[in-house]
Amino acid sequence: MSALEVTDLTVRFAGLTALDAVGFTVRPGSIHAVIGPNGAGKSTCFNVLSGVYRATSGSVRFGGADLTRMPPHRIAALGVARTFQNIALSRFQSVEDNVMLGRHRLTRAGFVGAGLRLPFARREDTRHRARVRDIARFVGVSEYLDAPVGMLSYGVQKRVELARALAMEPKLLLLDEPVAGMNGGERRAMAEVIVAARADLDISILLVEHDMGMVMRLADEVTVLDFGRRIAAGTPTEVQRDPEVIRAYLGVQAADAADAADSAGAAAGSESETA
Ligand SMILES: Nc1ncnc2c1ncn2[C@@H]1O[C@H](COP(=O)(O)OP(=O)(O)OP(=O)(O)O)[C@@H](O)[C@H]1O
Repeated sequence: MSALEVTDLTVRFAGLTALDAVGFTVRPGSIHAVIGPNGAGKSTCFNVLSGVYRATSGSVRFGGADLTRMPPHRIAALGVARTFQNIALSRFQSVEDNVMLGRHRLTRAGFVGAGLRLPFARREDTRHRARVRDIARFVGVSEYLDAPVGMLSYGVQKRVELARALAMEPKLLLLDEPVAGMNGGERRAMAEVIVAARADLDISILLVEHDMGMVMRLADEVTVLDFGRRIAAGTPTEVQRDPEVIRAYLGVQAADAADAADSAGAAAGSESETA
């Protein structure tokens, strides 16, 4: 199994430094979380790792390969799969067909062979569909295989997206806010699948997540970003206690809480005035 090594990664957008010499290592078989307040640079980091954005400087290495300037399809071919913050599935296609799209890089028959339904292509299709059913069972969406994705609840769609990424048989899985917008039950179900994927499928996972409880429960190691800089790194317990993290991360929540308290106070005040 390979480590993902991010070294001195810098990304600038017209005068704004979104990532400033950020470094971290995702150890083989581990779950590594990247956290930080809004605008910290988490999505930018993710987009560089999956080839969507170009790094201004620094490097990203996975095993022996230098991913820094590779296009997304070549990064995927090295066994790096990703999910998106907003669901990126084909709403009118069935769950099975959506998950099959993840098998694309493993398919050898090609368009022509598959289109002509040559015996080799048929056998390959049967083999891939059997694997898709296994993966659907693994993430708990078997019962929806024939349903169009658009008909399903948000939580199930997020699991289908994970199934599609797993269908690529990745070595490294990049999860962009996997539980965003989910209710408590959906969050727990997703957390169980993520833990099982790491344990049963021998993959490393890098996750960007806002839900601190989820990060604390799932991650082996955490990298904390703020204004594009790495301000802390360590185990969840270590970063939770780090004064810089408390200031940067919880400071935001404290400010939010203060704002909320102010507006609640103002609302109560205006009510009492009218009463
Ligand atoms: N394509 C872009 N062009 C210009 N600026 C960008 C671009 N993408 C991100 N940025 C800027 O880079 C900074 C980091 O943004 P990024 O989306 O990576 O943060 P984030 O930590 O993912 O935030 P959030 O938690 O809100 O998703 C922000 O100031 C953002 O406005």
